Amino acid sequence: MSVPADHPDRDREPDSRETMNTPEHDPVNTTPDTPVNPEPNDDVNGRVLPFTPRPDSAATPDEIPVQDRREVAPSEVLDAEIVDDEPARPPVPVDPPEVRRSWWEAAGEATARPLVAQWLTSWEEFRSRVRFLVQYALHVSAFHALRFPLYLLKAFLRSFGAARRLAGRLHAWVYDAESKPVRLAARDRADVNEYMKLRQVRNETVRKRLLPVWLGLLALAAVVYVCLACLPAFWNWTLLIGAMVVLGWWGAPADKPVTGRAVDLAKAPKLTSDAIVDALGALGIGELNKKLAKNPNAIGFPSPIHREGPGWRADIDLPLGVTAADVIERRPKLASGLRRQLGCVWPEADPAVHEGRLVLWVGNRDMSSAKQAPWPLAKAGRVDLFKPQPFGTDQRGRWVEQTLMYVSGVIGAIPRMGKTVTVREILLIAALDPRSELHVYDLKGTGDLSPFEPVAHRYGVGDDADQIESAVVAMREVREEMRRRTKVLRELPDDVCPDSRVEPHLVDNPKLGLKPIVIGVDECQVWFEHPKHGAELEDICTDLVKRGPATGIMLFLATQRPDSKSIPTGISANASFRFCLKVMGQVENDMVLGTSSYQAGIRATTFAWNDKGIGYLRGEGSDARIVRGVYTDKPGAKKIVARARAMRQEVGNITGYAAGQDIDATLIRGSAIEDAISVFADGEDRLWSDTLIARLAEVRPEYADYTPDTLAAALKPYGVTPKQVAMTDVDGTRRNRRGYRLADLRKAQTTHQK
Ligand SMILES: Nc1ncnc2c1ncn2[C@@H]1O[C@H](COP(=O)(O)OP(=O)(O)OP(=O)(O)O)[C@@H](O)[C@H]1O
Repeated sequence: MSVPADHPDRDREPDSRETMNTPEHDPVNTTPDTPVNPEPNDDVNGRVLPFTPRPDSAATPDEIPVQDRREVAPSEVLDAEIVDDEPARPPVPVDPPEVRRSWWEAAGEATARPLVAQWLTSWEEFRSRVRFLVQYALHVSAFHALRFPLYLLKAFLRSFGAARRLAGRLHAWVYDAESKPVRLAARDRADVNEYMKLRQVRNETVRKRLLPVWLGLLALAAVVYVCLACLPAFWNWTLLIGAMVVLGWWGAPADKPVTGRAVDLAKAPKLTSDAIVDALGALGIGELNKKLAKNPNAIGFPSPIHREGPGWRADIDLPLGVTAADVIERRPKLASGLRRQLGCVWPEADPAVHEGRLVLWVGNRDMSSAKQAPWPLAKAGRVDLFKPQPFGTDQRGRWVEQTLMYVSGVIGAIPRMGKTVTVREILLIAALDPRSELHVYDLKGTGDLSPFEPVAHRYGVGDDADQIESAVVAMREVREEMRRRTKVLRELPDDVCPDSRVEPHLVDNPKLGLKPIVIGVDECQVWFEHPKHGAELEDICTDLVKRGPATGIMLFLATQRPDSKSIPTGISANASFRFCLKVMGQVENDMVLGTSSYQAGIRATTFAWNDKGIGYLRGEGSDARIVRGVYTDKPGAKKIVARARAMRQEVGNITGYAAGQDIDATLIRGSAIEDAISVFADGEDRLWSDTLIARLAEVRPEYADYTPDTLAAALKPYGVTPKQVAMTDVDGTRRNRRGYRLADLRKAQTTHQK
């Protein structure tokens, strides 16, 4: 950079405060004494500026760059001048001096490890361990007891071989077979002295060893003699066979034991830091590989890899610039790098620490095939919806609890991953609280939710017009009920209802009518995409998702197409319970789990096809967790519902559909006579039946299947019948055909209303 010769500042002495942070000046990291180009080229306007290495590449402390603090106005920057011979300034370190933290400070930030082992503090884990040990002991005992006679026979038959091997070993010991190769080597070298010395030692050894063997044989002979002389033949045979069995048992070769193996242990290899670094290096993350190439220790392990539940846990600090999400999205590659099944490898982010912290849990067994502990509610128990209930198990097999009160939820996944099973589970939990009211909608129509018929207040199955209409009427009722409840809550004194929401003591007051209402809708997109009632249902559901939970109305929607049409944004944005099983893309993922979840590394796209029932669960205010829901088949669900019905009968809470009082779907329709009158255009006083049906079908699709006869049947209850009416055809011909006069219809309507 040059400064024009006529510039007023051309010859001005530089201010020492002006020398930093501009490319025109000594740049940061510059010491004028060490130019890279020792012969400055004066032909160019300016000088090549010397520089020192970056701080991290400095060889000595003197090379550490210096930097002046200063404020440079933009005008000053433009007018600045390059100065070569600036007097040396005292260096100012850029990096702050290292502060040694006291022991006290370091300890203050440390995380205390649990005093008692985790399996001792978790009743569930303790029980599962004890259960395992008992089951293991019983199985091993039964296995060997069953085969014991076979073992005896095997040992007896093997005793001959064992005796031969024992004799061979004894012989080798007595005659010092061990030293034979040395003696032979001395002989081959013709080293007479050495050979004679070795022979002498060997002969002495043999002499010493023969004595106890002879004595032992004599003792054995004496025992045999005494037995033959004193014991009856039966006992002699028994002792002989027993001795042979013992010999055959203990003398069996190590690779061919007499007993079989009661369990096949699939020993999971230990997770090591080397294996993790290798696996991470094989993921193809450019930034990570670059850092690893420079520094093999670029991946940090802030705490030792340790066992956690049935697997290993490693806390990993990824190199700078690499996020946990980068690794999570490559889960299959990571599993390959670790040489484990996909279902064993569970990388998770820990944003509470920082974006580069990865928590890797590697299970001994594939999560989808590992046996899940029995659901505590399956056999017994009563639910209080206000309290957390076991919803599923995490990778370590521990129960994850979820409170269903005050939440509304969405469940999303591609087909066949476990949505219906999840809705069924939620409804089962709700059914076991006898105070609750269940509204069950199986819009897939396969009867997956039919076990709830005995307890459901409202039950709908399939997407027939009748079913949808009933649902609309029922949902309108629910919205009205929500409005009533808001008024009830509003009018309650503050000390009775301090949080303006339904509390357990308010539910227990039957006068208030505030029992929890749980609505489960499987394949909810059928509702929202309905050409006629979709908008209304969406409106009601959005209102319920937003205002329902506080009034004790909880709506759970499941869909296999989590897009804005299937789960309108008003619903997905306000749901506080989210369970996302496998989905195919970021949009669906974020639709169910909330905006930016994918970016934060919460990716249900990484689940495998056989991860049935496994999903990310995001409960109210909690971080997303990987959870495997509870699978209850239809017969199992029926048994639980039978229990629930018994409890409900006790408290007198069998209502609606379960009590045989179904919804009146005709409430939604205008009567046939009203519809027929409404399709007459201004000035028309008669219509043929065909024309009337065509117009009715435009207004309501259910009239599309009508024929003149069905229309006549529909209007008959109003006392009106078709007549021959004369009208002009489209081709101008006057014809007489079956039809209705407007005056007749109006008269029939008036008579009917009276
Ligand atoms: N928690 C679970 N544990 C084990 N297996 C499960 C679990 N949940 C679901 N499955 C298995 O997945 C299968 C499919 O489940 P489900 O019918 O709930 O899927 P879906 O997503 O509702 O399918 P669709 O989209 O066809 O309705 C079940 O039959 C069951 O075998």
